[in-house]
Amino acid sequence: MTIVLQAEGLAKSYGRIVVVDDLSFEVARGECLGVIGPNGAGKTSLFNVLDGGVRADRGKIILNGEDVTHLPRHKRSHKGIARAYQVPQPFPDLTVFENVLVAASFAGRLHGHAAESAAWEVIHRVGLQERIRDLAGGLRLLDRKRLEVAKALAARPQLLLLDEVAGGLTEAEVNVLVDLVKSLKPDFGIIWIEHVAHALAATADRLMALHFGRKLIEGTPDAVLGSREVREIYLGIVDDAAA
Ligand SMILES: Nc1ncnc2c1ncn2[C@@H]1O[C@H](COP(=O)(O)OP(=O)(O)OP(=O)(O)O)[C@@H](O)[C@H]1O
Repeated sequence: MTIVLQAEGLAKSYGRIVVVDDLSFEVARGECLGVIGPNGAGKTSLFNVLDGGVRADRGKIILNGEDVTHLPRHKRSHKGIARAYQVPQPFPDLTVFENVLVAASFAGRLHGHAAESAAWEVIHRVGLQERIRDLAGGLRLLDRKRLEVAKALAARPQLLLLDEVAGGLTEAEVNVLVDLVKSLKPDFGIIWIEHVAHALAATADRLMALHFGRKLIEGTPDAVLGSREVREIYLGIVDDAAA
């Protein structure tokens, strides 16, 4: 098992608000770690710290054995961290192909024919081949989510950060996305933040539940989703002082 990411004691605060609190975890290639937690638990902040959008106050981020903690976001991208954002923001007046080509050229640092064939390959991989000449601005939500994943893949990552890519989709569409993420698993380490718990249960090898930036519990999806702490927090009846 190749460890892609090791996070050790990560912490981030804004003034007195602790948003990431002493988080340690690992992700291996071929593995999907699901991250759950109520609104404001620090999930997006964790991704910001991992991808370099925000500097951690403390802790280490080791990518493929290399310490990337002090690298800026674009260098972490070149080292292999890519993120699919919660709200896809493609260039609406460019086609699907052109959008992915931009990602392959800039984030993936490919040129000419290599960039074009990489774009073509990831567009097929996410199932967008029939939309390849369509303008991104006219895509339905599922296809915008697929495009967001394709852009992340075009960066040629080792670690794929998926931020609520199932949000807003119908059940049938969520299933399409679950199949897509499962098909990607063998080639990457994946961290998937998601509120759609059954999508994670179907896909993730482990879940990590966050609460006030802290790791509440980590384990198999069944163990985490069935745990008293997680059910209490999702039902909103937890005593904050005890959490
Ligand atoms: N730049 C910032 N300055 C101050 N506080 C911030 C900043 N960014 C995030 N926060 C605070 O950090 C906490 C965690 O927010 P974050 O967006 O990481 O949570 P989340 O788990 O992703 O929530 P959601 O599920 O709603 O997306 C919140 O209390 C938020 O208000």
